[in-house]
Amino acid sequence: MRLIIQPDYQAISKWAAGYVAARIRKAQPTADKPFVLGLPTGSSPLGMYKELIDLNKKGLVSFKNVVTFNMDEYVGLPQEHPESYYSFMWNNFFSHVDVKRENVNILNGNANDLEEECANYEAKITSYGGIDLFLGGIGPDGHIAFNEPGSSLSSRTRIKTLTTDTIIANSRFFDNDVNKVPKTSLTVGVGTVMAAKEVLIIVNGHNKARALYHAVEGPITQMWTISALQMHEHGIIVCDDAATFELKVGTYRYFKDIEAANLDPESLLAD
Ligand SMILES: N[C@@H]1[C@@H](O)[C@H](O)[C@@H](COP(=O)(O)O)O[C@@H]1O
Repeated sequence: MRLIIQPDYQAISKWAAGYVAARIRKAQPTADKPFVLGLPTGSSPLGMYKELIDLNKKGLVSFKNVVTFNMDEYVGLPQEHPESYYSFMWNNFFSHVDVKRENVNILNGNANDLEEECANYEAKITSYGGIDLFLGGIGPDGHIAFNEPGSSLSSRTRIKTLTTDTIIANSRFFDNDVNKVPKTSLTVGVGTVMAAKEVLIIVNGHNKARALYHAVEGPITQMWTISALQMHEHGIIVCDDAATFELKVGTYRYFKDIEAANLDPESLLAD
């Protein structure tokens, strides 16, 4: 695993956006051989989306031949609801870049047959030869997508019940009313994310420090589903200083040292 430690949120957003843009550029995607990108919602990736929009407007990256698969969606929330992940993605990213509508894939939490919806989603990912780069954030309890503690580390796209902790955390988007937060979701599995060729996770803020500790220094366990990243061949976490507070000083210094030459986002787009 690589751990890229940046001073603050703006720096991690720039670094993550630079990494994504560099990956897409290097792949030289075409309509027949698109780049396949897995995408998250949440506040963690918001800054990166802003930076990617900026890079797109400057002509430094194009999403014309990029196919996207979102991680998760609430069950039963109308698509047009401002807090649906569908709305989040169109409002914060897709509407501002040159992605093609038909290349955007988001789980439909209002499908008649939710199990079939999940199976079709996995099949569609497979039909593209898998995900090239899966981006993600994590919850304070270390969950990835909606894979709450106890989720199988080889799980695939399915229906998941949200924990009370996550419902409380997400109630900030629903007038601070836990009763308005959907209780179930559709989510890609930990196994779906880990099957991607590369995984890049954004972690920021003090409230994620415990989760980052479990991701980097803890054992691999279903109780901190992000810890599965330790088994990935190409897993990267980009975090800010605030999120490192539970890491050992030695761990912090080690990653600062070995990544010293790779911290500048400008250099990612140099070629
Ligand atoms: N399903 C999402 C996750 O994909 C996200 O990583 C997490 C953290 O969100 P935030 O980035 O807002 O802290 O929230 C939700 O539970």
